[in-house]
Amino acid sequence: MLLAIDCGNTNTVFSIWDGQQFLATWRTSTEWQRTADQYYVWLSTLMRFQNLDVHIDEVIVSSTVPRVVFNLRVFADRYYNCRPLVVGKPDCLLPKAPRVDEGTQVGPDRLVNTAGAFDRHGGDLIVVDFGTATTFDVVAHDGAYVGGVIAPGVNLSLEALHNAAAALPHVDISKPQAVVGTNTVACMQSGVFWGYIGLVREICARIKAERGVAMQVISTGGLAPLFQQAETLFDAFEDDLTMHGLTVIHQYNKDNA
Ligand SMILES: Nc1ncnc2c1ncn2[C@@H]1O[C@H](COP(=O)(O)OP(=O)(O)O)[C@@H](O)[C@H]1O
Ligand SMILES: CC(C)(COP(=O)(O)O)[C@@H](O)C(=O)NCCC(=O)O
Ligand SMILES: [K+]
Repeated sequence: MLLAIDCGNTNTVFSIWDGQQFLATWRTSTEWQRTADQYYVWLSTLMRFQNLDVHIDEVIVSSTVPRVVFNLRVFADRYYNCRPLVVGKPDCLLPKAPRVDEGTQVGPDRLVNTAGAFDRHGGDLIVVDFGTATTFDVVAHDGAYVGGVIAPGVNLSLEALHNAAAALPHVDISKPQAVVGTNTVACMQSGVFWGYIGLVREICARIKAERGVAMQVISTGGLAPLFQQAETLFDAFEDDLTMHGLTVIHQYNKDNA
C-alpha cells in the first residue's frame, strides 16, 4: 500500500492509498526537526485509532521544504523498508517535463498539482493553490507545467499586517459582511478577502489573455471554498488535488520503471 506525503511550508498531509481510494488522511504541522521515530509514533497511533491494519510498502513525498526530506527518507527506510520516491529528484519521473527557464527549481507541489489536475481535466488549465503562498500553475494542452504566478498567501498577508503595525491584531480570514468595515478586524478582513477576489480574477484573466486559449480554472487548498462561495472564480474545487497528483506520479513511475 502507498503512503503519500505532501509537505507544505505550513502543514504536512499524509494519506494512505490502496490503489483505488484514500483510506485515511491526516495532517500535522511542518517542522523540519521532527525525526523519523517521531513521524512513526504519530502515524502508527493514528492508524491504530482508526483500526487501520494495512501494510505500507511504498512511499512518495512532495516537499516544498527541502530540510524535511532527510528525516522522511529515514522514516520510509526504517519503518516501511522502502526507498521513497521524492518529487523533483532526478530518479522521480514526471508524466511531462516542465517548460521553464533553465536552472529553475519548480516547487514540487506545483509539479504534483499539474499532474493531478491534468489527469482529471486535461489541458489547458490554471491551478490555484491557497497554501502558505497562493500559487497559480499554468498547465498546457499537453499536460506540461509552463510557468505561473506566486502571490503571498491569505494568512501570510493578514500576519504581515499584524506583525508590521502595532495597532493591528491577529485576525482569522472570513468573508466580511460588507466591503466598508466599521471596526479594525472587519477592515482587515475586507482588505484581504476582497483584495484576494480581485487578485485571483485579474491574474486568471491576464493568464487567459496571454495564453490566448480557453482554460479551466481549478482551485485547491483549505481556503479555496471560502472564495468559491463569494464569487464565481473557479470551474472546480478539489480538496484532494495534490494527493491525487502524488498517486498519478507514483503510478507513472511504476509503469515506466
Ligand atoms: N480549512 C481551513 N480554514 C482556515 N484556514 C486554513 C484551512 N486550511 C488551511 N488553512 C490555513 O491556510 C494556510 C495554508 O495552509 P496549507 O494549505 O496547509 O498550506 P501549505 O500547503 O503551504 O502547508 C495556513 O495558514 C493554514 O493554517
Ligand atoms: C511557491 C511555494 C513556496 C508554495 O509552497 P506552499 O505554499 O505550498 O508551501 C513552493 O511551490 C516553492 O517553494 N516553489 C519554488 C519556486 C517555484 O515554484 O518556482
Ligand atoms: K501553494
